[in-house]
Amino acid sequence: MSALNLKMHNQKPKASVKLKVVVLGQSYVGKSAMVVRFITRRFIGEYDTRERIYNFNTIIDNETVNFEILDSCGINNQESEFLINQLEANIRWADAFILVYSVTDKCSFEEVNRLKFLINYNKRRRKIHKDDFIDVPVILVANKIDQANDRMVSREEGQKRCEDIGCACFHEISTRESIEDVQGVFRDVCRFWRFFSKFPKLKRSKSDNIRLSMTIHSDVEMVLSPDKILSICCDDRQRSILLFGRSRHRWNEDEEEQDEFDELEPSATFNDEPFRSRAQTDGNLNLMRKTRKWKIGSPLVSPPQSLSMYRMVNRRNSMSMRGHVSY
Ligand SMILES: Nc1nc2c(ncn2[C@@H]2O[C@H](COP(=O)(O)OP(=O)(O)OP(=O)(O)O)[C@@H](O)[C@H]2O)c(=O)[nH]1
Repeated sequence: MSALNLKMHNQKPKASVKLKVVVLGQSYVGKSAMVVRFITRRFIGEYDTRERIYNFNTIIDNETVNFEILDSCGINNQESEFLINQLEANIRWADAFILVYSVTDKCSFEEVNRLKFLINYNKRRRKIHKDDFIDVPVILVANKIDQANDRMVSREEGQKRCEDIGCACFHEISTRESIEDVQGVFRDVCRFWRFFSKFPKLKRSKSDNIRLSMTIHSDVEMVLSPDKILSICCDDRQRSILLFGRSRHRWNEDEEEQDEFDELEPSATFNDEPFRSRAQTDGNLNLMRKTRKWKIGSPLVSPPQSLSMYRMVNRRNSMSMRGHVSY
């Protein structure tokens, strides 16, 4: 071992950091496969479709990272209001996001538009400078590139979509073929989160007394260790044993956070059409492309009347981080 390697080897990891990540995407794009691959290094082939949280510690850039990874179940536009509410609750819970589509499925590629819209809607930006804001980190992942003959979405289209919808960076991967691909995704989530978290949360004004309170994971929440995951994937009987019971978490949006747009005048009003129906998946998300910000009243507090409280005001482009970081 060289002197340098020896020195690095002997370095103690820095204090640990907690990072809550949600993996989002249409059904069957490989979300569970990716999470299980990251934690166990194994590609199993078939996976349980239920939503669950995995707890996993690893070291990234000499820092211990305590991942809580929520492997969400893919839903589509036709799903019930309840599931969409749950999806939004999941989004609010997370610090950072992995948005997955399959290169063999054009629909899953369109679905990322809607999901990014929901992320923008539910998560606040942070202020990096006077009028400049930074989006919560979202890594766009194109999976299943090993299925070259079935490819329906090119790398260029993926890269362009990443820029269009303002994701932090783009990865094309094969969960099946490459553990390094998968590790690269989680490493970047962590790095972009570290960068993002340096900027302060915005303060909520006293006058803004709308509390965003919602239930997350109202169905079943499981926190699993890596060595239990393989057995769950392989053995149906174990699944029920490993359900740690039903838990309902109340989550109140951090009072210290504030809509950065309180001081601004509303420049437009909305009709009462539910916003989700405006979140099209046709690749023409004008609302998303136009840089706007939202005054949010929780659709879950008193739906759908609270929708009329939304205000939309102009804002400047936020800074976004694109392309791969080099190390
Ligand atoms: N060829 C190939 N197949 C993959 C890859 N990743 C996942 N799969 C397969 O795709 C299928 C769906 O994978 P899942 O991980 O269950 O997909 P999911 O997105 O979690 O699906 P839901 O739980 O329904 O939301 C499984 O048969 C996997 O084996 C990949 O990189 N290449």
